[in-house]
Amino acid sequence: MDISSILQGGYQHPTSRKWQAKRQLTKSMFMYPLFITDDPDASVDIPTLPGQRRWGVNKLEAFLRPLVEKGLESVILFGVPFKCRKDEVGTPADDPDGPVILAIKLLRSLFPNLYIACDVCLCEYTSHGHCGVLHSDGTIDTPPSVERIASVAVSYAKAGAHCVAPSDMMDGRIKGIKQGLMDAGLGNKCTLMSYSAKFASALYGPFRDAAGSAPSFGDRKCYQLPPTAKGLARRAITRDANEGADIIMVKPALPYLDIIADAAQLTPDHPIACYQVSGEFAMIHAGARAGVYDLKTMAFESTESMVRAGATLILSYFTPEFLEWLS
Ligand SMILES: NCc1[nH]cc(CCC(=O)O)c1CC(=O)O
Ligand SMILES: [Zn+2]
Ligand SMILES: [Zn+2]
Repeated sequence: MDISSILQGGYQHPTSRKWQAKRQLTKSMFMYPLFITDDPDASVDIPTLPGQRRWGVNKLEAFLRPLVEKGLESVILFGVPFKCRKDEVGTPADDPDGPVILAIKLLRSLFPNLYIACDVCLCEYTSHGHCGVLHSDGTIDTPPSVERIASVAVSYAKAGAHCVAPSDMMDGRIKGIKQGLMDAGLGNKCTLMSYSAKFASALYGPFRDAAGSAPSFGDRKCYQLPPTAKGLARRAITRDANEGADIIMVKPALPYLDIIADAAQLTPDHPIACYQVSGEFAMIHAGARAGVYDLKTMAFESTESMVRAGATLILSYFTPEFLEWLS
């Protein structure tokens, strides 16, 4: 055989196989999504998300302490209100006694080194379940949406969030939030992570169950990106970087590896995050249960692929497992 045909000499040993990676998975790459509900003593199983629960603030310390000891460095909080009165503009989103703001304050005091991000959106708090404020005909009204989302983000930052992460996909919200943070004197104290390329995906189903955030009519196709829209995704990434995003996110992750690679190329000087969403996690579990593959092997293959595509940060429900697996 010709010398130029031989590749296998380079990866015969587990150690030389590792050297084939440009970058390896590390514990600090994982950000753990947490659902915080408004019953302070809740610990409620979420049937479509294996192993995940809705937590009341009183349960957070016992759940998180062992994870922090294993190396958990960051979490992202999602509010799951049941008791509040939802309205047209999502008033409960920044209720000072609401679960997100209480959890931010509590986690800041319990775990001084834990990085606390907050998802910012209105859909969990609006009566119609959409991510913005609507015109009377049910279409998105962009200026008041941006204004409301920016004020929610500023409330979370004031409560002590290290990072605010708007997932609403309203045009101009990155600029609006950055300006709001600057006006509040927090512009250089709080990271702005943009869900820049968020696609209208079938993979959010378990999340919408968990968070009670399914729209009451219509869908999100006028503000989340069409799955085919590589060009729009690239434009959104560039726009959000120009508007002041500190981190660019792609969501979902595995079906959109090309967009992660595009983000890494378009904004090479920003951290690139990707969200292995609820449906991806549920799908990996379902496949393992069906005997298609081994769960751990597939969890590694999926997230290593994200890193290979260019991700520096992965939001994943597998975070607790990876803290074990990477120990
Ligand atoms: N704006 C809400 C939001 N923030 C994060 C997710 C999805 C996360 C997941 O599926 O794990 C969603 C769902 C949606 O847009 O319907
Ligand atoms: Zn939303
Ligand atoms: Zn209008």
